[in-house]
Amino acid sequence: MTNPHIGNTGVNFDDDESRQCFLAGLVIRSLSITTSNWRCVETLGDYLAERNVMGIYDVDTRAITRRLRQDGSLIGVLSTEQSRSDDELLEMSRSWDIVGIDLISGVTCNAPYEWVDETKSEWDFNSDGRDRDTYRVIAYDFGIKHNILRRLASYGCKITVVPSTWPAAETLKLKPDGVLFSNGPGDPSAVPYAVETVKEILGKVPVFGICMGHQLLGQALGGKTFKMKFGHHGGNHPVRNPRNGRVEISAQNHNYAVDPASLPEGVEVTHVNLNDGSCAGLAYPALSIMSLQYHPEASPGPHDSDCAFREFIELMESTKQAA
Ligand SMILES: NC(=O)CC[C@H](N)C(=O)O
Repeated sequence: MTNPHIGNTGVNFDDDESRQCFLAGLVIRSLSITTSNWRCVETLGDYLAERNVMGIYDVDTRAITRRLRQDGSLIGVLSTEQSRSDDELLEMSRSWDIVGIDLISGVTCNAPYEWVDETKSEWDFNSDGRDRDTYRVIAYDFGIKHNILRRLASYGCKITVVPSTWPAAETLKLKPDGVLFSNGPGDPSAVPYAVETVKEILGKVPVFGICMGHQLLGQALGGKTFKMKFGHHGGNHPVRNPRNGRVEISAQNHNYAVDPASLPEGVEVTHVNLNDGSCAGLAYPALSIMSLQYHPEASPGPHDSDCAFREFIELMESTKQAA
């Protein structure tokens, strides 16, 4: 965390975004000695300890940030074994790499399930279609955030979540109105089976890709993804939609990006990250495809991009009408 003061709001389980905390470790400057929030049910320290997640505080995170700003992303090691020498720790960091590793298989669900929204309606700031179940959506879980499912349900979707290896043919058999490819950790080039699934679904039903889902769509369309010098992490990334000039402040969390120059003709770049000009969204209207590199579901983050879910609904609706 680059913010120096962490833990003052504590933790509440309504904000859980996954069935489990998949964090490998947390590094912070200063751990708040007290929590102060009306929703807080547990301190950050207890939350991590109960889940056996390593956390370390009193670290000069500013120094780390400045180093990363100069050199780009680097591998780090967290260890409780004080007997290890600096050379050993360096060796450990060199023997690990995020590129080429399938991190999705460790976080996807084991079997399909129906999404049942247990979030209280007070957290649903826009519930146009809640309880209507107008659109049947299959959501591929590459590490899906629950708020994507909450937002789709809010707009009237009945959702079945399926594991990352779920065959495209099984999905198409269910005759969904749309398919969502979720966010997920790691290198999109390390999961060719997922790209194959996306390829088999493209053009058959409207699809929406978010983050990892966007990168897999980019590859399925014939494009290339690459690892960025600096990943985008945080709740304040400006993106511009060149089609209408609108700027959204968005929540982002990714280390890879689609190279727009590698995409075939007909694919439009619908969003551009204003910090570094990278590709933040794609559309291929001929095949009813839309995707975003960032998180329209926020959680946490600003709600500027919630309209993307409405756009997906409109894509499904117009395809239904045309059928
Ligand atoms: N949030 C995500 O889906 C991350 C996307 C991808 N795994 C990346 O790191 O770039």
